[in-house]
Amino acid sequence: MLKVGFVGWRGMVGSVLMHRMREENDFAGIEPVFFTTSQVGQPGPDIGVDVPPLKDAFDQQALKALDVIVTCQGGDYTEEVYKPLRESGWKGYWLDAASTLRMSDEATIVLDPVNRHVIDAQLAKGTRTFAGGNCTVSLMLMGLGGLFEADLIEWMTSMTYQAASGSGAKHMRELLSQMGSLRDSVQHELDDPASAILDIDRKVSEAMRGGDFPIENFGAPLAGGLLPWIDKAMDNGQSKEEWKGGVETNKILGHTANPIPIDGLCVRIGAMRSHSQAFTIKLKKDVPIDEIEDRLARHNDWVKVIPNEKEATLQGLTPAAVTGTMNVPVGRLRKLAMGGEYLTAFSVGDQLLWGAAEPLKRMLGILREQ
Ligand SMILES: NC(=O)C1=CN([C@@H]2O[C@H](COP(=O)(O)OP(=O)(O)OC[C@H]3O[C@@H](n4cnc5c(N)ncnc54)[C@H](OP(=O)(O)O)[C@@H]3O)[C@@H](O)[C@H]2O)C=CC1
Ligand SMILES: N[C@@H](CC(=O)OP(=O)(O)O)C(=O)O
Repeated sequence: MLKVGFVGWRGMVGSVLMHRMREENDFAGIEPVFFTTSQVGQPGPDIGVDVPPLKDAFDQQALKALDVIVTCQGGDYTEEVYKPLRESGWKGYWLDAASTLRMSDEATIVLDPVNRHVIDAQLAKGTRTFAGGNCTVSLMLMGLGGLFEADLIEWMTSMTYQAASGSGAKHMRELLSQMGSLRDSVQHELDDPASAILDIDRKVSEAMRGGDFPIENFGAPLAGGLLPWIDKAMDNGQSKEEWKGGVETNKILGHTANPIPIDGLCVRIGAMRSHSQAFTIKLKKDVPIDEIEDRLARHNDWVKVIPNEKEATLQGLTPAAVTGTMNVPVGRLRKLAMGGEYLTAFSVGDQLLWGAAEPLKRMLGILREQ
């Protein structure tokens, strides 16, 4: 029975992972051990069976006793613990939600509905380090997998509409505080149907720009607006989130020799935990829309093709419809005015499920089957 250590299980991504594992009875058949960086000795999570008290996540001896380590603790933890553990001779499997190791040669990025062949080949070669992909990238590939599988994409742009959760729990709270603060600033006027909308708008703008507006985490107002920059700056003008779109996608697909050009702009919007993306896709040939829809729909069990109609789009292709579900709807599918090889599409997905926890959960399942 695999002895599996969980680090970061009580964080946002880790909690979603725990929930999904309980839901699908994934703790059966493994011996789980729970770790912490701050609560050593306290009780572990409720997984339906007794678990020993929490162990120290920095205790190399305790970590070395494990067959698998699953960490959702974040990049700083990986930086501190992974290298010394490997250098000590530990040969277990390391599964990581953080981006730290993704692009290193020793790591494979996991998204098995899309790259099971890559995962299997790497396992056969003895790879023991696996990382979940960037949420935007994983959700894009779950939505458009059928086009990549058929090698139909010459190049692509992704313009994103990313939820607050991608920045972490404090940011989700701050988004709601900002929303509440805006509403409070015009409560009196909203209660009066005769009040002038331009007065309401002026007061809202004043509140957003005021010194009391809660922007400690985002650094700028998000509620009622958007933030067109996510993560650090790269040297070439891309944000790091935009850079990941190209490099991670090609690594996941195993396209090292002839990478598909993928680039775009990443934008934070006031959604809670579902990321949306609008794509412009240059196809290698003029493929009819019904064939495209068919390929997309057949690629995996979670992608849902939404007809390019207003009612269906508003019902099925929004963060409100998708959050908390495993579905990755893709819609607004049509050819652009530039010609038959130019396709547009829009997708939405829960960034804590397929975007973070689910690929790791499934990779643990693959290891359990070995
Ligand atoms: N957020 C996202 O969308 C994504 C995140 N990731 C990766 O996952 C990592 C973890 O992200 P995320 O889950 O958002 O991080 P969190 O901040 O929610 O959790 C990280 C750790 O903080 C500690 N912690 C301190 N106080 C609390 C508290 N009140 N409640 C829960 N945990 C607390 C816990 O460690 P301890 O028990 O040791 O104290 C926990 O494991 C990220 O750094 C990133 O690398 C990957 C994909 C998407
Ligand atoms: N950067 C993503 C979330 C995330 O954690 O990404 P990564 O796992 O690549 O660091 C976002 O802000 O929406």
